[in-house]
Amino acid sequence: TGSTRPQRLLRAVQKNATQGDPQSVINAIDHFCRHKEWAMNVGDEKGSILDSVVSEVNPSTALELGTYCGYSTVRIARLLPPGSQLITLEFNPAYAAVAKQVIGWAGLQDKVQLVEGPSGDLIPQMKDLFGVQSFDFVFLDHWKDRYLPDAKLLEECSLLRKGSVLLADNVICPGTPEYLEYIRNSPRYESRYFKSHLEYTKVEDGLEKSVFLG
Ligand SMILES: Cn1ncc2cc([C@H](O)c3cccc(CNC(=O)c4cc(-c5ccc(F)cc5)cc(O)c4O)c3)ccc21
Ligand SMILES: [Mg+2]
Repeated sequence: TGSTRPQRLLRAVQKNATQGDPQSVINAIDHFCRHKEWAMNVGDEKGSILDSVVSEVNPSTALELGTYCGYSTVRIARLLPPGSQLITLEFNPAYAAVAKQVIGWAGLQDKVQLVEGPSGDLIPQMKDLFGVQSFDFVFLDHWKDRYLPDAKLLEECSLLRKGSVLLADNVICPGTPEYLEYIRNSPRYESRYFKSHLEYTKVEDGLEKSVFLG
């Protein structure tokens, strides 16, 4: 009964990052994934694009679908203004356990609500559970076949407002064809593709940024 990759990633954070220093946590994970074991974090190259979109939106309320080990959670939360909140949904308890500790090591636990469960069940409960009116920013990085149904669910639950920004990871690799087809052809969104590479590789991938027009 050896350790899992997320557990080894957490150990690398605890060994190489400084508590309360989010950038050192980000650097420790990127170093681990580049030199020790690849893992499906958004990574440094796409992460810089994520940073620029989060900084531009400057969200009061943000949602992340797919926490995994908390790498993008830390990237987003470290940029949030005081008093703002990031809600991140993770259905896998083992991933959630690691993510909680990574987020804690970065000292960002007060800005983050990590909720365990599947997005399809939790999104309709966001208003009741957290008093959320709408999300200013949504980062999609969970199962690629859930991007489209969950985007529609956010619309149906009135959790998007005029100007809400959806940012989707992996629209090329592994790919999210149905989501791209919908969001690029919907009159209710203005979309733009940010060409990049699959984390820690030379394979093409990218992020799709879509502004909800109301
Ligand atoms: C419903 N619901 N609600 C919450 C929630 C949370 C989860 C988990 O966080 C989870 C578990 C497993 C897989 C994912 C999706 N991520 C990926 O599959 C991915 C793959 C690759 C890649 C690329 C090339 C390869 F060769 C192999 C993997 C690169 C990437 O950046 C990825 O994000 C997410 C799942 C469903 C959930
Ligand atoms: Mg991803």
